[in-house]
Order: sequence, then structure tokens, then C-alpha cells
Amino acid sequence: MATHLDDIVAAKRAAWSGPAAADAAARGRRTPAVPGRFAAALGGPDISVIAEIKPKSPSKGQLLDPALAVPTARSYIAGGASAISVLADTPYFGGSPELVRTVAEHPDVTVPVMFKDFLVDVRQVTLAHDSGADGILIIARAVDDALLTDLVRTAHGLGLDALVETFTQDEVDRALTAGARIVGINNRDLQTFSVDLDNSARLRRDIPRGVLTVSESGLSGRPDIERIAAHGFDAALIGESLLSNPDPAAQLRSYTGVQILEVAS
Ligand SMILES: O=C(O)c1ccccc1NCC(=O)[C@H](O)[C@H](O)COP(=O)(O)O
Repeated sequence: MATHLDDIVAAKRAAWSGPAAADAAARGRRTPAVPGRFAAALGGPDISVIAEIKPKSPSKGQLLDPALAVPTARSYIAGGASAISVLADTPYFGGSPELVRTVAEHPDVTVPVMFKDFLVDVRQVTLAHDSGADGILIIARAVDDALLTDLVRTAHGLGLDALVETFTQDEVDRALTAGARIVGINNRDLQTFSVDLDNSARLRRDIPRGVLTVSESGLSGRPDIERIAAHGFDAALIGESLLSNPDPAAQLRSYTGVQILEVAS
């Protein structure tokens, strides 16, 4: 059965199938990328939060007026977010590369920004770079091994960090083989939209030390954050629960000081 991800990826492949999409890239980046900036923001003894700006989503519908992206980024930073993820996809998530640029280039945005799209073509990495992002997200399931490796290498070559999102053990293995230095584990099943935090717990075990880990999706409340920190995650990627909270800064502050437990691997 086709998943929601399959539909999104098919649309993205169609959009990037010709030369026209490449014209959307390249308006030039205002300041050079600082290699490792995004990854460095996720290090440290306490759990980091990548707070997401996602105007809408297939699972939750409308979440944020894109015109409020910068004020939202300000409250995320006031609450202690380590980095901000901005959706670059328009049809399904209501973001755009321009929205990434608006947030990344704003003088009040002092933390690294991740370009969040569905990558199916290396030209999208250039687009992310030119949009002022410090990191990209690559969904392992959306690409084959050769393209996964190419996307990771291209990102590193341009001074961007790559967070490779996985959902199964096989995808974790593929991410590590492709040279991922940051591995994300999705808690959301993109076929049913059900969320299971145990997926993070299961797949975290065999990820070696030295690779940063991010638990993604469906996280809300300090108990969730403490739970993933107890499994050794360096960071949490959080969107919907922050966007539906009238005071996201207070929510983020409530996660302060959650220490990451050492894992055996
Ligand atoms: O969020 C969705 O509904 C979604 C649907 C189909 C593909 C991907 C989707 N989300 C991508 C994400 O990575 C999440 O936005 C991110 O992990 C934050 O999740 P949440 O805190 O649950 O908003």
C-alpha cells in the first residue's frame, strides 16, 4: 500500500524531473556556511531541541501562518531551542525555500537552521545551501543507497550538516553506511500516522558513539523528553506540540536541564 510519504516523494520527483526546478535555486547565500555549526548546536550533556516551523502537515492540517515564522523563531530561541527546522515544501507543508531564507537570514535568528524538505535530487542540497540553511534533513526511505551517499557527501562538501531520518533498523544501517554523522529516528509511522516512542528506544541501541541521534515526531511534555534522554538521544525534533501551544517558549523552558544518559554502544 502506498504511504503518505510515497505520495509526497512522487510529487517531489515530478517537480525535480526537469531543469526548470534548478532555476528555483541559486540566488546566492548571504554569509558562508560554517561547517559543523548545526551538529555543534546538538552536542552537550543536556538534550537539545530542534524546534520546527511547519505551517501545515498532512497529519494535523493548518498549524501556523507563514507570516508568523520569524516571531515563532524568536519565541523558540527565547525558550532555549538549539536549532530551528523550517519546512521548505509548499504543497504538503506550506513552507518554501524562501521561508527558510527569511528565518535563516533574520538577524534575530541566532541558532542554526535546518532546511526540511523531501530530498530526491542533489540540486536540492544546493538550494538548501543558497537558502542560508546550516543543515538538511534526508529521509533514507525516499532515496536509494547511491543517492543517499551523494546527498550526504554533497551536504558535507557545501559545509552543511545532514540529519538522516530513519524508521527501521535497515534504514539506520543504510544511513551509517552513507556516512551520516547525525541519525534521526522517526516515531511516526507514515502509513498510519500513529506515533510510537518505543521506535526511538529500539533503534537507538545500535548506533555507535560519535554519531549524534535525534528522536523525531510526536514528542510533547517533559516526560517524553526525559524518556528519550534516558535512551541516550542528543536531541528532539518537535513541531506540532510547540505550534499548537500559545506559549512555545514556556514549553521549551520546561525541558531545560534534561540530562542525556550514556548508552552502552
Ligand atoms: O508531520 C507530518 O504529518 C508528516 C507527514 C508525512 C511525512 C512527514 C511528516 N512529518 C515530518 C516530520 O519530520 C515532522 O514534521 C517532525 O518530526 C516533527 O514532528 P511533530 O513534532 O510530530 O510535528
